Amino acid sequence: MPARVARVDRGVAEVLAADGQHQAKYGARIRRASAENPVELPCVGDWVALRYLPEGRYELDHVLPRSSAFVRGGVGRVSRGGLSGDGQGHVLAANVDVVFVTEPSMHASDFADLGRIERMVALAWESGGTPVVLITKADLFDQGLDELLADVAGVAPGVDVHAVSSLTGDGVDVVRTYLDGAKTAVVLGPSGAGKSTLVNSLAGDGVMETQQVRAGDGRGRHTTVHREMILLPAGGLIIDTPGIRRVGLYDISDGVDLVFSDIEELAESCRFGDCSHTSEPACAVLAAVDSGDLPERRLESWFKLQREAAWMARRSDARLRAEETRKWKIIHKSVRGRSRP
Ligand SMILES: Nc1nc2c(ncn2[C@@H]2O[C@H](COP(=O)(O)OP(=O)(O)OP(=O)(O)O)[C@@H](O)[C@H]2O)c(=O)[nH]1
Ligand SMILES: [Zn+2]
Repeated sequence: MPARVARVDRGVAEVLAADGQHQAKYGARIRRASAENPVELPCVGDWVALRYLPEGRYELDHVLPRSSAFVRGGVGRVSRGGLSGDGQGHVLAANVDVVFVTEPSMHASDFADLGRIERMVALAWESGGTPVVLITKADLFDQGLDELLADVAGVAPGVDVHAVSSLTGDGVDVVRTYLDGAKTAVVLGPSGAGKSTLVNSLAGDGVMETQQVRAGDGRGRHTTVHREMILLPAGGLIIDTPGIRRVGLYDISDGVDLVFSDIEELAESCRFGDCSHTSEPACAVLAAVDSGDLPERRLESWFKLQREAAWMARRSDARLRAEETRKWKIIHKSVRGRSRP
């Protein structure tokens, strides 16, 4: 029976299936695979095959292939459309179609906040989902909102940008259309951006939470769990986990290239193929900064996120090497053990 993972907690998953919610333990196949690579552990948003055991319990037989994944700190790179299984990353959420990147309107013109939007959009692309930028609390910003949206659009080429107010309801319907066709979304954004308020207004009165899960002890007791997966009455689903909300320590190198596609394009016209865009002659990127076509802030932001992506990649490589060394040690040991009489 197919089911969707709503929450995981040390070897037990809460799943939503056609016939309701169940708790399920990990089967042997998942335990074996995940011991070798934590990426194989079930996570929120996973589609799984659920097996009913004769004694009245459920077991997760296997995890179905993921269409996208938020992976923290791993080398298992997600390329749009799939997850390579060679990494040691930790998957925070899977099969997310839409990534709402939120930033409150009264901050969104701030340099630091534009930088955060760039980072969140990079992370969204890296996960394999589609970013949509939402400028929240639009009711607090009536003068020049269009200019503000244009500025934000400038830091997220190819990404839809909308203003929304959960207070007045303006823009909420537009946001809801991104979930048409029972899509799955996550909401990223700084604390106080209005994420919870937005999710509540998307859900309307009919919010269905995984708050109340019938415990597997048969006594009908309800356990309270964190609200991590919200089913919207009109279809569509929002994953909301603390781990996803905190944006940091992700490998975002592919995502960074996409967010700064405008600069990458300029760079193709630099005289030198390996131009660092810092002091070289005939640098098209610096020329664009001089002419005002490219905000200097954006170039600095690009350098910063590139450094960060490079640091993450080095860190991942080091971890991969350590893992390889460990594997070889085990192999050597077992070989030596076997050759002994
Ligand atoms: N004026 C206005 N205030 C809003 C709007 N949306 C949310 N707020 C207020 O902003 C504050 C923070 O909203 P939350 O929804 O809790 O923010 P959050 O992003 O979930 O915050 P964390 O849970 O800390 O990550 C609350 O006091 C809300 O009432 C809005 O559209 N307009
Ligand atoms: Zn250059």
